[in-house]
Amino acid sequence: MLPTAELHIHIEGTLEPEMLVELAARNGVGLPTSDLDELRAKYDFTDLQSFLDLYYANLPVLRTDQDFYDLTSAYLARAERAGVRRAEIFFDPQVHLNNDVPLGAVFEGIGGALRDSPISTDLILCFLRDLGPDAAAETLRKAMPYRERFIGVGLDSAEVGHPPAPFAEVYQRAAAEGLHRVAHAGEEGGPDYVRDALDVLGVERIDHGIRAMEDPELVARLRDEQIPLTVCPLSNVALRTVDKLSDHVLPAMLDEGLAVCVNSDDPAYFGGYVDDNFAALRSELGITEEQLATLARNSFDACFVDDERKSAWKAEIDG
Ligand SMILES: Nc1ncnc2[nH]cnc12
Ligand SMILES: [Zn+2]
Repeated sequence: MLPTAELHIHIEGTLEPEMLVELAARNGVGLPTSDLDELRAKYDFTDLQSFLDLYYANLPVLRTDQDFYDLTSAYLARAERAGVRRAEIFFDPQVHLNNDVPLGAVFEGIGGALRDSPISTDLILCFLRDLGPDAAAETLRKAMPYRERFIGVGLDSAEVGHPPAPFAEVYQRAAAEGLHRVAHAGEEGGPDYVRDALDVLGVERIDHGIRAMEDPELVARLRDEQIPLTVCPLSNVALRTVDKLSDHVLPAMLDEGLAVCVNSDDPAYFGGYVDDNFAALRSELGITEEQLATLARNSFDACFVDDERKSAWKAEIDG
């Protein structure tokens, strides 16, 4: 099993239908159906928004520390089997606050599972871009009592129509707090979203970034500056950003010398965890063992950890 870091994983996107039904029953939350086949039949998306509608509709089942603990433990157990050595995990506090779940329950539950796992982990707090910059600033303010529990901020949810620039101030505030900065950009939005995430938000990594490939000047910059891009191949197919995996730009990104790595995004919804993404790249895109090793090395290089730890993980790839 190829060792890797997973740097683009939404913990809420690891909610498998079985756990959805279990948590709904535990908490007395109604679901449209408890039939697993009927639930799975809904996991057929036309675009990012059609996925987000279901993702948000399912999240009211998460209510207590224990729920967040169980969700996170299940992901970490699966990630361990997938060869994940390091996970930098996104979470969406605004969803839970809007569902009347206190932030303390979110941090306690997720944090407890992280402590109990052998995988090296940290948390990245994501702002929902469609709720706007004022709500993001308010969320960061509410999270400050838990400042030691997370290492960075990200930007997710509906991309098109919600560009990065209005979030400049909240990203500046995050930087002043010593937080790392990443953002989803170039998933459905065009190259301008990627450029603004770099120039206006000062992000250190781009989540997705596949549409940057439409702009040769931007590609040259991403290569020259070796900006990490956390690409999620099965997600892009599930959300129809690409028609089929064999059309994916990942091989072209590798050929361009970009710092790409492979991630699962929302594995419960998109048909697989990070090892499933690697397997699909091998079988459907003809990605070679050498390219897979490059992707794994890139994932460790892109981690928010010291060089010594990166080197130790990278040594495992060839060993
Ligand atoms: N792929 C994705 N893009 C944007 N927001 C998300 N939230 C969870 N998954 C996401
Ligand atoms: Zn994502």
